[in-house]
Amino acid sequence: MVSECQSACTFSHSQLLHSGAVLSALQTMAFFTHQVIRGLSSSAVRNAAIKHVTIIGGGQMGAGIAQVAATTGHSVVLVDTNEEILKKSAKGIEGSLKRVVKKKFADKPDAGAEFIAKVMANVSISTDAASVVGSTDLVLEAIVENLKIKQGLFGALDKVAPAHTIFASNTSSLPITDIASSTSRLDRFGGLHFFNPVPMMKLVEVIGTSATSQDTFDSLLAFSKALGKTPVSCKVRSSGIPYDTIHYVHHMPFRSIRLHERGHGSKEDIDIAMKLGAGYPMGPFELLDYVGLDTAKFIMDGWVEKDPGNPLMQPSEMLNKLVAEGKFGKKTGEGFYKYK
Ligand SMILES: CCCCCCCCCCCCC[C@H](O)CC(=O)SCCNC(=O)CCNC(=O)[C@H](O)C(C)(C)COP(=O)(O)OP(=O)(O)OC[C@H]1O[C@@H](n2cnc3c(N)ncnc32)[C@H](O)[C@@H]1OP(=O)(O)O
Ligand SMILES: NC(=O)c1ccc[n+]([C@@H]2O[C@H](COP(=O)([O-])OP(=O)(O)OC[C@H]3O[C@@H](n4cnc5c(N)ncnc54)[C@H](O)[C@@H]3O)[C@@H](O)[C@H]2O)c1
Repeated sequence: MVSECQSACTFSHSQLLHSGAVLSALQTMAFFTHQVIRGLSSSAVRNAAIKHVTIIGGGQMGAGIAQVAATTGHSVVLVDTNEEILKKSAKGIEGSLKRVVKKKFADKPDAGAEFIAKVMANVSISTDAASVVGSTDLVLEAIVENLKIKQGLFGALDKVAPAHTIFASNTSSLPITDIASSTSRLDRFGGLHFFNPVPMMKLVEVIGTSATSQDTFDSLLAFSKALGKTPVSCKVRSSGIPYDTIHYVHHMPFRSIRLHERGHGSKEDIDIAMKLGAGYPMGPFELLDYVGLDTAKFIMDGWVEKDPGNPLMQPSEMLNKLVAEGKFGKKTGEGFYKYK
């Protein structure tokens, strides 16, 4: 296991060429050595730039984030529950890189192949998160949208990750404060909300809770920029859900399912109306299939659990039936539409 000092004190050759950087490097080394000797008073540790990232969950989002992080020169460990899933994630990343290469290296196939090999060399895989977080700067979680499972994961990793490691969740709908409550690093916990498909979508919502330190928030903003994304800052609202886009992104499919269930319009017509009338790239049912109906159900179930008496927040029979039949949308070949 790489110790915190080893990981935090790695400097590139070019950085060391500048005497100012040498001084700053030595000061930083001295600072971290001091912290290690003191037994690491965690909240006093300043965050270094995020270079080494552990991404938990190798599904659509985790694989997409891993691709972008590896492309921008970060060292990435992608974690999932079994080797089969991770092989599929790696294949997905390569497939997506091929689409990028087709445009970027249209007339240079060798350079394209070299680019893919270089990016893939930045990604390693693991089925054991606890054993790989020892030298990581950021643990970014993109597993199922379920509060207890996310809390269990972070609670366990909090005991083994170094003090300087920032934890972040890519949750679509769960309050970061609730997820963070399973750890003792509330000051080093935030949200990084990416959009699907990650390689194409420029936005990242950086979410800070009332306990997130400014240093952590700044590191998450800087990391998002280093990925080539455009971050926006989101503050946790007292009502619970912290995101800016969520109110729009969630309500459109939510209302569309309700309209369709009440017989007010076919899914095809609602999709056409939103694309041609409102300029959306995908209609709400296409979007739900793209996001994953299993994830949409997790979101809905979370809402129902939080606010069971709210007549608006009632389960959707249509969504539940599709999920029960294993029709999760594009990823399984069928959802509201068929993709085979
Ligand atoms: C009552 C119960 C209700 C339940 C309610 C629950 C509601 C919950 C639902 C919301 C969930 C929130 C999820 C999350 O938190 C937030 C989100 O992420 S929301 C999703 C946001 N994303 C979008 O809105 C995507 C919109 N779509 C698009 O932008 C485009 O359609 C597309 C995906 C970019 C694809 O473009 P198309 O033109 O359609 O198709 P192409 O295949 O031709 O692609 C165009 C272009 O893009 C390149 N490309 C596409 N994907 C990738 C990839 N993965 N990797 C690399 N490149 C990619 C492709 O190669 C094309 O390039 P070109 O050839 O044009 O140069
Ligand atoms: N799908 C989207 O459009 C979208 C967009 C933004 C955010 N999100 C959020 O990102 C997260 C992941 O969504 P997704 O669409 O990538 O889901 P997904 O189902 O494609 O992938 C989730 C992955 O997590 C793995 N996993 C589950 N529990 C795990 C654990 N304990 N340890 C390690 N791996 C585990 C699963 O095996 C799976 O491969 C969710 O919180 C979701 O709300 C999704």
